[in-house]
Amino acid sequence: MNSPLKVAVLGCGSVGSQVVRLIGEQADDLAARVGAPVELAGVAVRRIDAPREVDVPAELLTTDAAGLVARDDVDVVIEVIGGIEPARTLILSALENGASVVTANKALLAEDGATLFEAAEKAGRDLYYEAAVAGAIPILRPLRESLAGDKVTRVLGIVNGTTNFILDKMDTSGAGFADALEEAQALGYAEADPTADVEGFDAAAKAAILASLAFHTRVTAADVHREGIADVTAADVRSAREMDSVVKLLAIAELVPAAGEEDPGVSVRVHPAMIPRSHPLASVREAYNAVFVESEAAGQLMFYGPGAGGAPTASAVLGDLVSVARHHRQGTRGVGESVYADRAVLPMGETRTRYHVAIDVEDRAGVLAAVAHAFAEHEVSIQTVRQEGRGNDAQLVVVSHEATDAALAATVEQLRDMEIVREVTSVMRVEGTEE
Ligand SMILES: NC(=O)C1=CN([C@@H]2O[C@H](COP(=O)(O)OP(=O)(O)OC[C@H]3O[C@@H](n4cnc5c(N)ncnc54)[C@H](OP(=O)(O)O)[C@@H]3O)[C@@H](O)[C@H]2O)C=CC1
Ligand SMILES: N[C@@H](CC=O)C(=O)O
Repeated sequence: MNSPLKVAVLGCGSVGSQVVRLIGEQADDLAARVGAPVELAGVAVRRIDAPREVDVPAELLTTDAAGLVARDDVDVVIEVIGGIEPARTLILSALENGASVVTANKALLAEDGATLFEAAEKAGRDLYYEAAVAGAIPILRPLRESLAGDKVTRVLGIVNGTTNFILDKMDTSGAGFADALEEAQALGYAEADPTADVEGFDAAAKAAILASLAFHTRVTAADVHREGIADVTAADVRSAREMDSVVKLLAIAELVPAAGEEDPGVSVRVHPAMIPRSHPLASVREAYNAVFVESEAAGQLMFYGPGAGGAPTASAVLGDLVSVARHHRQGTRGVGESVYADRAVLPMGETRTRYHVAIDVEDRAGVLAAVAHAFAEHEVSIQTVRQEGRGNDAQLVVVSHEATDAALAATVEQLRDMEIVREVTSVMRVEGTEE
């Protein structure tokens, strides 16, 4: 047998503890697959005495992550600390020291992936990160390798388990946002501070990573239009149900024509949207994730599975570990990033979307014509309009055809100022086929 391959694990929380467990439990299989025993060199944490979900031999635990990464005998570094610093410095120093790196850190990759990929290239080492998007679901390798000969035109996904759980609860039990969030926290899906999930930061980071790989360009989290789900009301969810639709937090990345450019640009956005119940993404329940990919030759592909949690995420980390360990042993590198296009990012206002708008109106003659006029003034055409209720309960529900997001938003502003409009009760983008 070849000499052991030494692995340093940085972080031993939800994901790190499961990585350490699997490295121990699957030692024989890992050795057979890699062609050498895979051994822990050390496990870096912040608090040495904190309770752990896994038994780590005391001599392996350290609070000196920088010292562990600098050791000559470390072949692979697994970074599962999260956040920007010290994770970035630790990854850069691991690569400089000749180690290959596996990380699940979407926040760092979406903020400063370019620096990390450059360092990996310069060092001639691997930097793998399958776990950074959609947990256990293999989606980055298919985009980078299996679809490398095709032209991906659109990626549409549910990439945040916590928000999908909350929206699913609101749909199935009629719960309000706050109650559904409390349940997600009680079940351990949402963190004590759920801001990154609920406000869409987590999904935006994943959208940037997906768009970069799918369209061979650099998209950072700052390029992604982001809206979270904190403002989604029980009325929005009810409205969706009445249209035989569901509300989902979607990450959407697509190639779009770029003004004055021959090459297409990209639109990358995260926002809640209504999708028809017949759409494959509508059946993604609880904390599951799914990513729908459209490409020119393959057509439509869907990737589905657990998108969060220690063990599912550790499964993706271990898959990367086996790949980089094999390359490390052979002195080779795997398939790296293929970034050759410099694509313009379309502002959200210029992106073409559709709106569903529910409006409480005065019950009098001419209301429908006045509302239709407001849409027409902004050159937005109406696909369907439905009048419901009478007297004080009179309501119009309008679904638009595609228009720029700026025109749709301006229409809603105008509706809010109209005398005959008592209240705009629900505004939601609509995704899925336009009938
Ligand atoms: N949880 C999930 O479902 C998923 C997580 N990820 C990503 O995986 C990564 C890890 O997430 P998760 O396991 O949930 O995070 P946790 O907060 O559960 O764990 C973080 C770990 O990092 C350690 N740590 C923090 N700061 C330092 C430091 N300066 N030096 C050494 N160790 C440190 C902590 O130590 P201590 O225990 O002593 O406090 C802890 O063990 C993140 O990038 C996250 O985005 C990706 C997909 C899914
Ligand atoms: N908080 C994230 C965890 C995985 O990335 C989620 O809920 O999806």
